[in-house]
Amino acid sequence: MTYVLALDQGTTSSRAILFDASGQIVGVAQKELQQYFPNSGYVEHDPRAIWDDQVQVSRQVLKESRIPADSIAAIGLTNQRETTVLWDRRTGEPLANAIVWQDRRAAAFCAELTERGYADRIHAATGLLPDAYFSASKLRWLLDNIPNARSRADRGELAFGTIDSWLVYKLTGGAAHVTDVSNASRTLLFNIHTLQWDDEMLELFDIPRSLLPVVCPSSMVVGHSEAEIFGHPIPIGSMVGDQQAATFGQTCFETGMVKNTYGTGCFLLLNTGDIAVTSNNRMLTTIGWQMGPKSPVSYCLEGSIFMAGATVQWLRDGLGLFTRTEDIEPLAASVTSTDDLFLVPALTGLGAPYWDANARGLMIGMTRGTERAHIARAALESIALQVNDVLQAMSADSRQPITQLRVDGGASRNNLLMQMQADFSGLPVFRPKVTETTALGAAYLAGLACGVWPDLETVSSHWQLDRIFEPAWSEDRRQSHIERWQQAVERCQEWTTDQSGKNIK
Ligand SMILES: Nc1ncnc2c1ncn2[C@@H]1O[C@H](COP(=O)(O)OP(=O)(O)O)[C@@H](O)[C@H]1O
Ligand SMILES: O=P(O)(O)OC[C@H](O)CO
Repeated sequence: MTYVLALDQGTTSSRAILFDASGQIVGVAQKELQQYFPNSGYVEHDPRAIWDDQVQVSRQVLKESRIPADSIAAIGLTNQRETTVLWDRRTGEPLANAIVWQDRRAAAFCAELTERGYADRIHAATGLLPDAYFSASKLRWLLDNIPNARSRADRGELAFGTIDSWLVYKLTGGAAHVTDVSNASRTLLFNIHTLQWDDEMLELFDIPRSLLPVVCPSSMVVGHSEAEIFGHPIPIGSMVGDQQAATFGQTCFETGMVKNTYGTGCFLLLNTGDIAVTSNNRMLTTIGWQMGPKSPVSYCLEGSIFMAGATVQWLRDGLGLFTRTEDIEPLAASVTSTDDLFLVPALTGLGAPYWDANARGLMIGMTRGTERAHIARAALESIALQVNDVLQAMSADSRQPITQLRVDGGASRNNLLMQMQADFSGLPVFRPKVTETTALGAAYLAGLACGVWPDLETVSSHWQLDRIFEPAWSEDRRQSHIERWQQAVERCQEWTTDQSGKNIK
């Protein structure tokens, strides 16, 4: 038998998932990742822990599945995107904690770029907006704040990478300093049309070229894991950002197909084929994947929402509203409506389509009758309503109508949330049997590079439906609920005035 080992390094956990040649899961191992919040608006990870955890779970899944490393045809690597690591090329030691995608510390600099009139040029070259979400301003912050980092970078001693680069560097014992087009397209430094690092962007963010990894296709052998890690060298057949991987794992290969992943955040991607569609509605244009050095890239429109499953975690850990994540579903279902209560989870500002770094969380409509259950229900509704905002904006950009939504990610297990999504959007929601589509997409891309699967048709035939959630609300009910939500969203916007995210009170 042939297997593919997917390494899925997410925001909240590191996973290793073993797939067989029919795309079925053979084994899973997972470890929670410690989050660090050293300052208001800061979110950090320890890159050493990311590496150690990823090796540990990979070894564990091989051991528990009793699959020897020489039966693994390929490693497929997928990762939380934008999160920025700076390390010493010689020792392989990081200079600081990784700055996570959710971190807002560079918001002031990004706002300044907008004020100086750079937003259109940035969007034209990179498909992105000048926002602290992306890697460039995080890297600039590291270079400016770690003693001697700039001079060391100028001497070529340092390497920058997103988590894919960092893990491949470690897996190959420092032999490969690479990234793929999908991850590069999230840095704000990569020109998505020429497929090169962009000189103007490097200058704007003051980033020396010597720091940058070599950009590769998403599906290609970029190196082999060192023999001592798994007892046998394994080809690394793919690197791909996790949201693009999920789009691939959902087999959204045709133009016009859409998926939404419900994880820490929500990420809705629409395949636009080989055309980089420019959004008029504040969606991002991003690279989906590239199948090989001679293949064209596939582009996507993306709507990124910062707080989705993280809202549920906040209710659980921050407010202590319930004990286990899955408790939210029965609690929310114990009432039939929120009684006009809305929660806007702008805890780290708002992403698409609002892009307001100064928005902050809001709960409105509380009465003496408001109970825990109403808050839990409003939290689930907030996830589906944010996704609906993105769907509406994306429909306006799309050349063809969006007719269905494929879903995945941890929170897609929540049936109530999926029914809300169908009701609020008026679209049928399709949930596949395998919701680990991020890992599956990375496995497919690696397996396609290493001969496990011959072509996209074979891979497409693996997709199996678990359940369809049909919309049940009338158009009037849907529209008035959305209007009420949008009133709540308006009220939470521009709440802080300090773009850096510091608490000004
Ligand atoms: N039954 C559920 N209902 C609502 N949210 C859930 C449920 N199960 C998991 N989640 C949320 O999904 C997220 C985990 O999903 P996952 O896809 O593993 O995320 P990530 O890849 O971002 O780490 C967490 O934020 C968690 O709160
Ligand atoms: O780790 P996830 O699944 O929440 O995904 C994070 C995204 O890649 C951030 O852009």
